[in-house]
Amino acid sequence: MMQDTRALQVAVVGTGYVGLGTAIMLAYLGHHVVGLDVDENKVAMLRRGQLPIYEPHLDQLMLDSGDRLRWTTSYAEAIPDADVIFICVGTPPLPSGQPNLSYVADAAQSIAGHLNGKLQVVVNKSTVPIGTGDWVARMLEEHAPDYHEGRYLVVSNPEFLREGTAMHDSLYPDRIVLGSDSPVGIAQLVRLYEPLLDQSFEAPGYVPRPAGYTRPELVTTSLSSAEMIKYAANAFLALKISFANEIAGLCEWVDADIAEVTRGIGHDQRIGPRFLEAGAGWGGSCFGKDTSALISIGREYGYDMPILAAAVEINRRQRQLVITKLQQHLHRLKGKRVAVLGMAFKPNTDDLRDSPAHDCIARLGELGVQVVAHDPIAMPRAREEWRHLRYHEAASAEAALHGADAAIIMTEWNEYRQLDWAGALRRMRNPLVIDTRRVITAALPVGTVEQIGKRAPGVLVHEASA
Ligand SMILES: NC(=O)c1ccc[n+]([C@@H]2O[C@H](COP(=O)([O-])OP(=O)(O)OC[C@H]3O[C@@H](n4cnc5c(N)ncnc54)[C@H](O)[C@@H]3O)[C@@H](O)[C@H]2O)c1
Ligand SMILES: O=c1ccn([C@@H]2O[C@H](COP(=O)(O)OP(=O)(O)O[C@H]3O[C@H](CO)[C@@H](O)[C@H](O)[C@H]3O)[C@@H](O)[C@H]2O)c(=O)[nH]1
Repeated sequence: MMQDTRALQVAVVGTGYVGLGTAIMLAYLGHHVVGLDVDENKVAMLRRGQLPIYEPHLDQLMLDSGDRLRWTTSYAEAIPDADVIFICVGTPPLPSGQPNLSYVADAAQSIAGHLNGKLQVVVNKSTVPIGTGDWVARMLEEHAPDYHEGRYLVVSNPEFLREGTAMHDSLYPDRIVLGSDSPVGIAQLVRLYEPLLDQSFEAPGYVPRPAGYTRPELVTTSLSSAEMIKYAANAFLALKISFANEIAGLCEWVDADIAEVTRGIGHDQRIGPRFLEAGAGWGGSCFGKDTSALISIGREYGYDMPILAAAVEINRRQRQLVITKLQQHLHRLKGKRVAVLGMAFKPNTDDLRDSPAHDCIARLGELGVQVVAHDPIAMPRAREEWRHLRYHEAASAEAALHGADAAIIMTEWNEYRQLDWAGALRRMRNPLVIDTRRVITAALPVGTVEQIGKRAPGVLVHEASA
């Protein structure tokens, strides 16, 4: 833990996935943090010590941050005393593909109204189009009680955490990007992140420091470059997955296995093994939104981005492929009962935003299928957010599979990997599994397991030949 003399007063505006992680991590490192949200229910929950989202270890880290952490809905309470103010509000997509910046604008104006006229650094962590940082700086100047040109320092500090491993990614990041034209602003952020940059904090036992990890790279850039880095990173990761999915499709025609192929290319250090897992396509709150945003930013300048557009199109095709594979085995879907295992967009989160499972359940509904869905964590959230979908909830994966005509594994939860698949398949009406995430690794004595990027029938071993 850092010495208290280095501790800063921090305000974090927006307590969603990013704001909560940021606030709790900074308090754990020794700073005094107040998290602010306009959502009164969220703040009330946080004050009771409850988290409004599911993220592994976040609750433990919150407990270990002790009384350095407070929650409020009041800008008047959070802003005047803060040395550093983070903007972590949402930037969801508009129908045009451009991000909705109204939450950032509201937050910036509310912050401006409570600045104290002394040195305060406003840090933007929300993912925003290039130029937004300058726009925020102008808003602060215009809406602050006294006009102080150049006094309100804005730094872009994009966030690279992944949901499900947010605490690990926050405590042991690959890099910290700080973009600003103000050396004073950068220096304040270097001071804030000192425990991370030096890795001088005591690693919590439940999120241990990875073997071989030393410290993050510090990357200082202009405001615009930092904003671009965030979009470029997500776009590259999304297109890496889309590339794997495109090759996976060809693997099925030529009788190759995409898992073997990506293992083979991933050992080339210029390529790397990560983010090459073929499957039902990428989802989540960021990749779809950020690729669309980048394409629409290009469009503003009359600049085409064909590689990115292709990555998005392949992802759309990949989601449809799941249903096509089902149709190849079950010719008439109407009236059939299909188990969908996994609703969250990836394991270890309850986030349902742009989840491939959503499109799968929606399409099955259109085809007259009776869907029985299960997720170890995300079902209560789906009850609220997926009211427009028609499906039945199953109490367990086994219950979803019982009597089903087919199953689709959409999310690679550990629980599904550990299932007694041989037993579960025997209890299905028709033992067919579309395993989009390579959850089933062993040959099974019964049934058909169809996987992405591997020629059908995948790991099929019929009872007769077993
Ligand atoms: N979710 C991720 O994994 C992730 C990772 C990196 C970057 N990002 C980016 O970070 C930003 C936040 O994402 P998120 O997933 O945490 O969003 P979120 O929707 O989970 O949370 C945003 C929060 O901001 C609050 N809010 C909205 N307007 C406000 C205002 N004026 N004042 C105070 N609070 C306000 C909302 O009530 C909500 O709690 C986005 O730009 C996103 O692209 C997200
Ligand atoms: O090889 C892979 C890796 C991921 N995925 C899918 O890609 C999506 C996104 O996964 P992941 O990137 O692990 O989760 P996110 O929490 O969305 O994190 C991404 O988006 C965040 C928000 O911007 C960034 O901060 C992170 O760096 C970036 O990885 C999920 O649907 C995964 O199933 C694959 O299909 N194949």
